Amino acid sequence: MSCCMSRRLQQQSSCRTHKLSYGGLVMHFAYVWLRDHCHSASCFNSKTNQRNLDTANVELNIRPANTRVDDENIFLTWPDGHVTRYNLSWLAQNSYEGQKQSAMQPHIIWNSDIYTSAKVPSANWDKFMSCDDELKKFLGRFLLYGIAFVEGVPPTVEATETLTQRVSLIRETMYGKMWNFTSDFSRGDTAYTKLALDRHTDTTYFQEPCGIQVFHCLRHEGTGGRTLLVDGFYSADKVLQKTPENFELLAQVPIKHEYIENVSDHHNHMIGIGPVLNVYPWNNEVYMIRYNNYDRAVINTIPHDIVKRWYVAHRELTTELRKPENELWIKLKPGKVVFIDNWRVLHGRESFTGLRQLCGCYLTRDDFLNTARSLGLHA
Ligand SMILES: C[N+](C)(C)CCCC[C@H](N)C(=O)O
Ligand SMILES: O=C(O)CCC(=O)C(=O)O
Ligand SMILES: [Fe+2]
Repeated sequence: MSCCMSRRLQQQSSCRTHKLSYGGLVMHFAYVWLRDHCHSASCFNSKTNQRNLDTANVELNIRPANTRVDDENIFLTWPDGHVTRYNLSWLAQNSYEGQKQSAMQPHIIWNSDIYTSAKVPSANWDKFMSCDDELKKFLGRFLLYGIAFVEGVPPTVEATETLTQRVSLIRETMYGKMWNFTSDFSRGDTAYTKLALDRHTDTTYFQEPCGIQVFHCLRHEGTGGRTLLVDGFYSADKVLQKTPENFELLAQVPIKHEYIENVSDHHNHMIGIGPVLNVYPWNNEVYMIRYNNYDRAVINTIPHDIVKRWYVAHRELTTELRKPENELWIKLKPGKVVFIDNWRVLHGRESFTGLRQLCGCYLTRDDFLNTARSLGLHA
């Protein structure tokens, strides 16, 4: 065991791992990891940001022949003489222990009061289309709250599409690219009726549910039809605080969702498999909630004793999601476009009368995150 001290740094090595303390964080690195992540010119192509080193050629039990640290760096000399230098703050940021402490995506989880008191502004169509800073603010709010609004949008499908192109790419599905639908039952789904829809996320029956949903109500001559929004992460957090074993079950048990459509020319059969709560295993952070009781398929992925416990856990989550104080009700009107994080915020609607025409689309998540990062946001 070697030991070296600097003001902020302590290091210790054992057989296959290296221990470092830096800025109050104790980190452990496997030597094979330290060799694999070498950013020297021969191991890493800094033009393409791609690894050059062939990981399969690294001796799994590799140990450095020599290590040395200064205030900012650690230098490892490998048995073949190759030298790897790591900046200590880079290591701190990229260590498991560092990841464990920080959220992948910081959120403000909300109920109706929290969201309303925050008085989150809507973006304005003109500025949104012409000014990257307005777009950046909008995306920042969307990342924090999982919903964001643009107002003053011309009430057309075309303008709505133009708007979404600032944010991401349209995710084409069997419903098409842009949809413009009404209660005509042209498709085999309750969305195409006047009935109320309880809170849910969409496309739970895809292996990767759509990342973002956009709604623009182009027309409504009648009553009802308000939109319900509920922050699923807020309710999931309540379950975690109250009954961790229920949270655990919802995060561990894979279930199926299914879409079977046989209406006129539309023949679709989709199946998606995954838990209700999708969490990063290293920090338990929820990154996606799949919740749609209409589209949930037969449960045949778990034995009967666990099934019973799963229903208890599902009931607790549902109870949280249904608390009136967690419900944000809004009336969509022509000109007001809502973007909904379909991995986080559940939507629903009140039953309605009269002609109601809703347009919108799904957007890909990766391309939205890409836009956000390109504007300098942490995403
Ligand atoms: C949005 N749009 C009207 C196109 C489709 C609605 C799909 C509804 C479906 N049950 C789901 O929740 O995924
Ligand atoms: O009609 C609405 O407001 C929304 C219906 C719905 O849930 C959907 O289209 O995904
Ligand atoms: Fe929906």
